[in-house]
Amino acid sequence: MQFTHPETAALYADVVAAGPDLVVGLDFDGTLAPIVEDPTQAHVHPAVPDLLVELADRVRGVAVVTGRPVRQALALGDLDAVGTRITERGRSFAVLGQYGNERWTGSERRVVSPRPPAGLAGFLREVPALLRRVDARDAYVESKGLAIALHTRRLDDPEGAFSRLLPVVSDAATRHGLAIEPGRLVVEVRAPGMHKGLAVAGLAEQWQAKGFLFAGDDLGDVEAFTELTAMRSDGVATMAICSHGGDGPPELEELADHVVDGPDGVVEFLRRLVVDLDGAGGSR
Ligand SMILES: O=P(O)(O)OC[C@H]1O[C@H](O[C@H]2O[C@H](CO)[C@@H](O)[C@H](O)[C@H]2O)[C@H](O)[C@@H](O)[C@@H]1O
Repeated sequence: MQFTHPETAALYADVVAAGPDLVVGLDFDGTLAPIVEDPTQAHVHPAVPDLLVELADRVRGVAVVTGRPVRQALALGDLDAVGTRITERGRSFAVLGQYGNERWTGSERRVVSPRPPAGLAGFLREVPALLRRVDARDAYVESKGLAIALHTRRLDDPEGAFSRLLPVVSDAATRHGLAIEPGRLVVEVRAPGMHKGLAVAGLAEQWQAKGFLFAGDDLGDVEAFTELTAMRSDGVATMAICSHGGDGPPELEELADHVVDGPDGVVEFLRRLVVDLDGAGGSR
């Protein structure tokens, strides 16, 4: 692996050395799956299913940590089958959906989820009027059970529509006691109190991680990166990988230890990690 800075090479060496006690967390859209216009058509890079199985053989646990509902991620990533393969090999695999609000593991195979937040139904009723007010009637409304995501990617002026929509949605979310999660040409409205940083901390505790590598591409991954920084100061070997591409936020790149080129770059990185974990004696 070529790293621009010697410090990055040292972080990577520490993560590889954590080997069997390493946890790998991976975001879905923009990281394992290329960004596409229609969210229902986002599928993982073809190498991902086998690669997750190979990785899980060598580390403490692999988790997909996504803003997607778990069931969607399972379907779009063929992750149910991946979970079966990993669990049959006696290894650990989890999918944490809706920013950690939903949980599924390869061994338990059921989605554990809270109830939708109280204000969500009221917010949804306001959505058509909100969209009309900012001239974004045709925005795609993704109903996620625990959240509503409003997408502007398929509009004529996606960035302009997103900029107009964000403050209006933020105001409405506050009135309904909800939080917003802005992302790549999407703003999501959901319950406050959970984020990917808490999801990562929970996985680290559950799997007793001595190392944690996380890859993400969007604002919703910032808290996961921040949690890795906190874990590092507690002596855990960590590495934050930014899957760079198109309209990804510069904030995440600035927080990252290493930047790769979208899902292709993530796959290349993980392939190399598998090889280096074997070199360090991590294969079972
Ligand atoms: O945490 P993630 O796995 O990155 O999920 C975040 C959101 O991703 C999805 O939207 C993004 O991907 C779409 C498909 O490529 C793209 O059309 C959209 O512009 C992106 O924002 C998903 O639809 C959301 O529900 C997720 O919250």
